[in-house]
Amino acid sequence: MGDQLSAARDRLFDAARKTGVECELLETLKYPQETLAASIPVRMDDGALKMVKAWRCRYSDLLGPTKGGLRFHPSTNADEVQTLAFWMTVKCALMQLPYGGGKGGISVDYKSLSQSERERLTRAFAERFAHIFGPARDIPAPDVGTGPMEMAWIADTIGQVRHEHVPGLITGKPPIAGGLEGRAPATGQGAFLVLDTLAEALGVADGDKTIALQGYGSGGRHFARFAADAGWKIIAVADSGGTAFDAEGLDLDVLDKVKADGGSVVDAEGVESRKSDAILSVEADVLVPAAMGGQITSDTVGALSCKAIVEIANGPVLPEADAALRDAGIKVAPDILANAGGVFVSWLEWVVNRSGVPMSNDEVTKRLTDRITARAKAVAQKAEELDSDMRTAAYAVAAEQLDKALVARGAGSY
Ligand SMILES: NC(=O)c1ccc[n+]([C@@H]2O[C@H](COP(=O)([O-])OP(=O)(O)OC[C@H]3O[C@@H](n4cnc5c(N)ncnc54)[C@H](O)[C@@H]3O)[C@@H](O)[C@H]2O)c1
Repeated sequence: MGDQLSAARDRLFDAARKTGVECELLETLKYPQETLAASIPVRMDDGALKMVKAWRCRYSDLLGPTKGGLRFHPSTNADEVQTLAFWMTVKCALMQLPYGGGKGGISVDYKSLSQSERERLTRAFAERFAHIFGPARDIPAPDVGTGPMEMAWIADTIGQVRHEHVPGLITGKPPIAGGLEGRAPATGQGAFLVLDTLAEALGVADGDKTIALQGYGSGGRHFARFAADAGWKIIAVADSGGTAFDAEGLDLDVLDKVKADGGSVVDAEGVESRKSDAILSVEADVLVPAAMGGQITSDTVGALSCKAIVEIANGPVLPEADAALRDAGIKVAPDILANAGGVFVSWLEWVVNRSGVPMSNDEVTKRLTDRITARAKAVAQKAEELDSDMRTAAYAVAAEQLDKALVARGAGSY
């Protein structure tokens, strides 16, 4: 078992013990249910053959078919994929979705590939894992490096393999291919709703309403828009090229244009440019990590200058930093709650695909708002009950849900 997974698991186990769930649950979730590893050949544009490593982990299907994204990134490895699949298990339980947790990934510098290399690689990945994916078994979605285009290629490839149209086997598709308009903004929208609902508990209801945002991809970009529309000031945004800063608030239209042209946020006119990791020490009410995991460690926590953290990224705070954050009085809205808008709307997409009954965008927004607001309040209430931080409370609520499923279903043959 990798270090990252075992640290993630300990966080759940500590919280579960506080809330008194059956110890059989902890035994059941000790290891991933199954992880498939493959090496995939890709033909590059210059004719060369390249092998890449890929994984798909189905961590637990206690609550239903496994659900979770696909990450195409050079640092992806088996430990990371299994940890992300574990977090999906906990997140789906917290959100009261009928899903278990899964995750997949390819270790590849996907950004550096041409469009046709990307398509060949994604389709080869889909063929290799086609026997696992299915609407009642394992349902992938986008994560870092992937988006609607990759989801459509995967649905199309598996449709060809199976000689049937099965849109419910993957979510985050473009609307024309069976997706929902509301899926693309859902993660950022959900994170904003969590901030809005928990502002008081996070200690930022009466501040200057300033935000520093790390990562301006599909999660971060939409979050920034919802927050700015509600009167928050986005004073700093970082991407892998650097940090753009403006104390008066950044112009999101300008940032969007620069990103659409393939540039970095620091290329935007009139912004003060800083190094990429400078984002962590920007003085702001709320820091929103929306890039990669492991950004806030026991070494970097001292440099933070925020009152609260809203985690759009998965695992941006290492467990070793939890105590230091508590001591510094920095409250955290944890990833399994703050970034759960995406998987919630993925569930709506799956419901629409499987039932054949359409759903309006207004209905999607209403359902997302109702569910994530209710789950955020449940976490805040549990934090009061346990006298704990919100991460512990969120894990405790999820553990109770998983425990109910285990008691109802039984642990299997023994
Ligand atoms: N997309 C979703 O629906 C979704 C759902 C739940 C969780 N998440 C999590 O949110 C995070 C971001 O996912 P995404 O889908 O927005 O990815 P993305 O690939 O669309 O965007 C990632 C962004 O992070 C930036 N970045 C990368 N390294 C950086 C660094 N060192 N410093 C600053 N910026 C950096 C990139 O430049 C890019 O702007 C991931 O942790 C992912 O697991 C995403």
